Amino acid sequence: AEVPQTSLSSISALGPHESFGRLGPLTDLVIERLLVSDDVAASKFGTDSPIENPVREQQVLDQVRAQADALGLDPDDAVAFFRDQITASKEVQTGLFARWTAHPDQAPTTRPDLEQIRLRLDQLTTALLQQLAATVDVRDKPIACTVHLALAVGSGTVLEGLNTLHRQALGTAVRSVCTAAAR
Ligand SMILES: C=C(O[C@@H]1C=C(C(=O)O)C=C[C@H]1O)C(=O)O
Repeated sequence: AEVPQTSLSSISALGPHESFGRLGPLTDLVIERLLVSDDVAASKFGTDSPIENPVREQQVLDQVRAQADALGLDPDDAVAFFRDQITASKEVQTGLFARWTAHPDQAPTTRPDLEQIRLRLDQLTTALLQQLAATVDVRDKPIACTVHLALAVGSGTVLEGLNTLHRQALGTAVRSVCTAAAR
């Protein structure tokens, strides 16, 4: 799977995990974005920065809309997919804030720089859009898509060792993968 060097291997010392099937590369990027959300949460926890930042969300969605067209994607479908990515990121952040508040010993001891993290998220935006474009044919076929998505999510969950919080967020993040192309 052609997962950009900057995404998977930079966040995880284990490197790319390569979820199975035609939707494996897309799913790897979705998982990568969820794992970056841990860094986002660590950058905000104990500061005045709220989990939800509507101005930044609009910037992300504007970028998506601008790039989607050039890739031949329906901009509304691409935006819908990224709304799910943002919702999933906030689910992860909310879950981690709750855990760290209840168990301060588990809270991060260093605070990564949010601006740096957002640059990485911007790279993931481009990579995710490229994978959406590369998978239109399979995402257009509901049964094949459902099978490939289950395979990719199942293998990705195991390979990345996702916990309950991240598994639930992954469910949110992929909920429109098989419908976004079918219009
Ligand atoms: C990731 C962040 O947290 C939230 C989630 C966002 C996202 O998933 O892109 C954008 C803005 C915030 O509502 C952030 O603040 O950058």
